[in-house]
Amino acid sequence: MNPLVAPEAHARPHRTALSVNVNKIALLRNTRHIGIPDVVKLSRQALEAGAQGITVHPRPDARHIRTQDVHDLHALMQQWPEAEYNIEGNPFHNLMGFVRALRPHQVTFVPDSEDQFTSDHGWRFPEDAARLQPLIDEARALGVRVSLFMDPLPDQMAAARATGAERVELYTEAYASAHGTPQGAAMLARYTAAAEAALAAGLEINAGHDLNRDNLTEFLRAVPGVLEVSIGHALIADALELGLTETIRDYQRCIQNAFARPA
Ligand SMILES: CC(=O)[C@@H](O)[C@H](O)COP(=O)(O)O
Ligand SMILES: NCC(=O)COP(=O)(O)O
Repeated sequence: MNPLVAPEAHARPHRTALSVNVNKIALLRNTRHIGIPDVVKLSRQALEAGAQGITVHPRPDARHIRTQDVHDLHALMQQWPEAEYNIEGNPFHNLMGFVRALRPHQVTFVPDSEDQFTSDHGWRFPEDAARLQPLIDEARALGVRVSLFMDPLPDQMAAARATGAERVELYTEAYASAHGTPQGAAMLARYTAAAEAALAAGLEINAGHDLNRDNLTEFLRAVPGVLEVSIGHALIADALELGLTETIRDYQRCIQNAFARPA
């Protein structure tokens, strides 16, 4: 255990907030022009079900979340003062326009390329510090919390904090893919060490990417101080699976009704 980290951080005085990433709802919606599934309606449903936040990652190619979605979800979030709106993206592409226009609770800076398949790495320090600095300053001056997407590298955390960012989001793909393998425990220990270094540097901690119902509990038990997990891909896939049986029954009812004798 890192001696610079207060034991309370391991005592888990908080409960981690679940921010639902709705990118994949928009991805499905975008394959037709009839507005279903409805991103705002399902985000409201997620909040009503107990999610504490909504996350979007409006990529420059608008393959899933579009500009209008970001604005519509901002309007929805005004009705949920206890929930947080987290907008992710590259501040050197399209992200800062949303920050300036909407001032969400949190913005997560992610170093993706314009056509990135999905996020696959965090920022690097000292290399990225100078160019990030003015954008972090600007977002914070607008009252927006800044979180930096980071690989689980303990020696990067002090430099991340030196930029003025309040949080880091630990990129959890490496944990998720090692989970359940012989390398799983060692990989998890890297996240624990990174979180301890972040806490020692005065950073708060988020985590996300490929978290799911199989790997989430173990992660949160081992990694101290995680205030928010953002989960999208697996959660939306689970929602399809868990909702499929009832949906099939409902369609069968519709078919049955067509053949029922009128009363
Ligand atoms: C920043 C991050 O962790 C990503 O998980 C991202 O938000 C997901 O993006 P896609 O839904 O486009 O894969
Ligand atoms: N920041 C990570 C996120 O929002 C969702 O990632 P994933 O669960 O879709 O992999």
